[in-house]
Amino acid sequence: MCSRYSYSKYPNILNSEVNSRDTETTFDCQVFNVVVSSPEMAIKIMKTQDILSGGSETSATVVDWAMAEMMRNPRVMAKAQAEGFEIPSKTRVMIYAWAIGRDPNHWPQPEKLDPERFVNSSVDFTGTNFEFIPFGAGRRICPGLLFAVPNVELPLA
Ligand code: HEM
Repeated sequence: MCSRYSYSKYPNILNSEVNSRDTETTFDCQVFNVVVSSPEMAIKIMKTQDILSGGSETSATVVDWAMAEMMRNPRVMAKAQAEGFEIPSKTRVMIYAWAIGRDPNHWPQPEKLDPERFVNSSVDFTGTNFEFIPFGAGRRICPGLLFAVPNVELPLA
């Protein structure tokens, strides 16, 4: 939605409780996404900064909570809109899944064929890890996923 943004604008959230290795801002606005290591931290940031926070293991839940809070608290939504991030009705929003899957902030050496990057990683392609969404995510996720995966897996094996 919003462009990538540096933490420098929000130095107060760069504290020891936020693991810098895991941090990433993606929304250039007061309502933006911060990847943090725990739901507790996400909630803490959300409360103090009026921002939307999520994490690689916490995204689904925390983003839901944050969205609920935005709907409950119009001031947060108004702030985002005042900063120019209102998305007018009927706007076509394209999610650039190819680029997301090659974002060097999430994928070291993104162009390298490196299956081991998934060893001990909780990231998979079923639409719950938004850094990797080859089948999309959410309501319009590819319904052929369960058919497609074995049909790739078997020939590959
Ligand atoms: C490796 C194989 C496949 C990949 C990578 C893939 C990927 C995708 C992606 C990215 C979307 C868009 C999801 C979104 O809008 O969020 C999609 C939608 C869709 N896919 Fe697949 N797909 C694959 C195989 C299949 C197969 C085998 C079928 C059917 C047997 C299928 C049926 C569909 C349908 C019907 C939609 C539209 C869903 C909707 O708009 O509600 N796909 N797929």
